Amino acid sequence: MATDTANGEHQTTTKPPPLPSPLRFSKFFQSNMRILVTGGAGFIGSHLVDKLMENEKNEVIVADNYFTGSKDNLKKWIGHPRFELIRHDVTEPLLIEVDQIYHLACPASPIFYKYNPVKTIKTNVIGTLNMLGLAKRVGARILLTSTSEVYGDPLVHPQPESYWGNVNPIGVRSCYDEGKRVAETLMFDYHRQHGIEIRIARIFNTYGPRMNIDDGRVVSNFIAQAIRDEPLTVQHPGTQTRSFCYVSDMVDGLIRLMEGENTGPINIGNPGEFTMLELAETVKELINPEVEIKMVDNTPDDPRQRKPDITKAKELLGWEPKIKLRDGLPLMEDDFRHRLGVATKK
Ligand SMILES: NC(=O)c1ccc[n+]([C@@H]2O[C@H](COP(=O)([O-])OP(=O)(O)OC[C@H]3O[C@@H](n4cnc5c(N)ncnc54)[C@H](O)[C@@H]3O)[C@@H](O)[C@H]2O)c1
Ligand SMILES: O=C(O)[C@H]1O[C@H](OP(=O)(O)OP(=O)(O)OC[C@H]2O[C@@H](n3ccc(=O)[nH]c3=O)[C@H](O)[C@@H]2O)[C@H](O)[C@@H](O)[C@@H]1O
Repeated sequence: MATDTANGEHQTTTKPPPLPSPLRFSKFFQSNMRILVTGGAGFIGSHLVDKLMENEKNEVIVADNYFTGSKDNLKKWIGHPRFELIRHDVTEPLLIEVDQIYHLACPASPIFYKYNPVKTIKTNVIGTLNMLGLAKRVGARILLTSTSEVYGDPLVHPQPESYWGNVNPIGVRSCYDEGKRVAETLMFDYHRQHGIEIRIARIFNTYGPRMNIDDGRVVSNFIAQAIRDEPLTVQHPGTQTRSFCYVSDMVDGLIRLMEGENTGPINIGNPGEFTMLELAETVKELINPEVEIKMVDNTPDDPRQRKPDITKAKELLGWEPKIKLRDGLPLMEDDFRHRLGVATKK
């Protein structure tokens, strides 16, 4: 079996993947594709569930501990015959029968992943081990949502998958950055050693409806602040950059990666790059031209620049983002206004 590596080399695994469930080959068994989404009650996970549920051949099981996610994000599916929701922490083993695993479970916002860093590491390492063990037992294909944070404070710009990164191993962000790096290592070790079918997405900053209002990430902060007439808090120096991907584009990329033939890692993100001051100015212009922009202290190890090189995603998945920041922000504003109960100013 030929596979891609981050360096574009091809490696050959000696082991064939474990066989899928015999039910897959049963003539009389009208089986649906059983898909587990860990972290499916969260922001990206719940949008992924919506998309997967559109296909009547899919049966979706969500496992989530509700640390940052909520049942509310899945309320339209609760009680649906093809949907099941399990309160489960991925640091504990999970014994179920599935054909595909989208493994998203992990707090993603810096304020949440730094809140209990030991738990964040456990979620990334033990959680990923448990999901790989499940994939091995039932012969399922598994996709990990890794992150652009594996590139740390990158010295190469934009970041291609072949870049190994510049990560502080002992900093306050390391529980997440290094946790995801170990998770990627585990994925490749299970692939080489046990023939597991793996997919790794390196996700770059994603935004959209259903982000927690007090999530602490920059787009949700600025939108909530603009709606509440509070100053937009730009963290020093304000020249640091990010590239923002709308959530429907992200979900499309993740499903293409799962369904395609490439292990990855593959960057999935929008290459449109903005400084945080530019983002604040854009939110101000689109949502509340009266609002003040205020400079505040930054947190340690904040990456100074970030922009995905998406050549691989274009070539291997036929994927590129469609929604520009200026079109995505108003969609998120509508959702935030609805949840905050604040109507648009006339
Ligand atoms: N949103 C982004 O910009 C971004 C960027 C890069 C990578 N990612 C990755 O995508 C995934 C989803 O991110 P998101 O933005 O939707 O975050 P989110 O916080 O909204 O969702 C994470 C979900 O995982 C659940 N969870 C956390 N720890 C768990 C555990 N131990 N057991 C079971 N469930 C657990 C949470 O309750 C939540 O529902 C994460 O793996 C994250 O690292 C997101
Ligand atoms: O895309 C990724 O790979 C990672 O990106 C984010 O991490 P980060 O980029 O630090 O996200 P934010 O907390 O939204 O910060 C982005 C930038 O905005 C700045 N910021 C944040 C919040 C704020 O109120 N003001 C502000 O200027 C921060 O200093 C930082 O430079 C996510 O939180 C991670 O889940 C994800 O894995």
